[in-house]
Amino acid sequence: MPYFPEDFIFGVATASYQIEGAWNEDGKGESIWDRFAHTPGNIQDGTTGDVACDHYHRFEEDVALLKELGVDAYRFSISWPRIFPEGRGRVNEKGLDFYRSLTGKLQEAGIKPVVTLYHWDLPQKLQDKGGWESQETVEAFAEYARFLFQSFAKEVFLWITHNEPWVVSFVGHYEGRHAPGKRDFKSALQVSRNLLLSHGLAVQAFREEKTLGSIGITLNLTPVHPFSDSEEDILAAKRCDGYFNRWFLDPLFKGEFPEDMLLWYEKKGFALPQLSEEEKSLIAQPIDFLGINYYFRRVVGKGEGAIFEVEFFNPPQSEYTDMGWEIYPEGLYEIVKRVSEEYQPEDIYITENGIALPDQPDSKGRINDQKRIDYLRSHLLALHRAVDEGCPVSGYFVWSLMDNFEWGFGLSKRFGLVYVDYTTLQRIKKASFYWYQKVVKSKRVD
Ligand SMILES: CO[C@H](O)c1c[n+]2c([nH]1)[C@H](O)[C@@H](O)[C@H](O)[C@H]2CO
Repeated sequence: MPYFPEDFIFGVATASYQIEGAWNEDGKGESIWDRFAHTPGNIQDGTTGDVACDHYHRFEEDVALLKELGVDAYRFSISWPRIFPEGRGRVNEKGLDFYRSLTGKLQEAGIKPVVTLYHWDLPQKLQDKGGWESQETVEAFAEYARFLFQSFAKEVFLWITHNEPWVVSFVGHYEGRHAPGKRDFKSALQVSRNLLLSHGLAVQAFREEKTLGSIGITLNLTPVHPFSDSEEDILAAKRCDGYFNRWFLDPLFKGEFPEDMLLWYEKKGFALPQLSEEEKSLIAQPIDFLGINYYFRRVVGKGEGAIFEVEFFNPPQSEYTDMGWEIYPEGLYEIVKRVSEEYQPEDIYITENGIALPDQPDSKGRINDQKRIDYLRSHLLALHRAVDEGCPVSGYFVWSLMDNFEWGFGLSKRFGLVYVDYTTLQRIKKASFYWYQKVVKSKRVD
């Protein structure tokens, strides 16, 4: 029976725009996700995060759920425009008070706060001046980070500068499915560079402020497998690995963008200006941990057209989630092993892993999400194998504590251990809540 180390951290994760609601209350400024979700056609089910789980007003009830779940830590993000409504300058004290109350309740419950500084809800005022394409946003982020390090100097266990810079760069600025909804590959490359620079400035500020806790960044990483062993499919998989994984791993741990990708982009007409030596060392300065969000792998082959000339495959023998993602627990073992060996991070936390299912209460109001229990069990067993083989993994966070606003899919995708009835905002603990409660308590997966 696999036991995790006694000091292994089990937690759950959420994000501000996805759970808080109160989108324009108590002085909060507009975010790019408020604007994006309010723009007709952007959200599949036509919903918004205006109310979401109404966590802003119900956080005490939610902390009680966390306490009942028994987690060691709780990962949440701070809404930048709730602190700085214009992005920088004037502080919104009521916004700061909310997070002070939340961290205070967590500490009373004996739960370690894990804070994501940026989980996609950029102040709209900064977007109006170029957003992440602009140096001003890089500087504003450093100020925002430093202010939070000063305001929460002792309370936070882990600080995560950015959640998934790949998604911010390429889904938000190339695919256009996320805010701000741009479809411009050159912009996406510029954004990825600025996100890394802003990460470096925030780490620098963290060290200068001598803030307690640890600091890192969270990347979404996916093993990429060639559809066949043909040379062109293997090359396609290498290109995808560069696009999805090495584009951020290399600068953060090796101080350089991957050469093969720079050449490929240049060949396609997207030359990225070289990083200066100073920028390289700023981006690659040591961090205390790497956060990994893992959900699925990708299977690719040579394709026509588009920038990457790849085609994605869905292996017919696999099972898939409500998001259409392949269930592939082995991929968590693979990515942890690969990152540990190739990039040697100080420490690793799995900052997200979870599954969307079409959960609905039965006639007795219960939700038997056995498929989620099976998913979490299989991924924890895969993770345990990597830990057993010496990979430096110190914690695991389920996405998510509760059902919430799933970006372009709105409220239609449910990832929670807790069901949310969006008409009454009632929380209903699913079967997986009780299963995970046992895992957290025993540190054992059975
Ligand atoms: C492609 O999967 C990504 O790694 C990923 C999946 N997820 C994420 N990133 C985000 O960090 C969360 O805000 C999402 O709610 C969550 C579920 O979709």
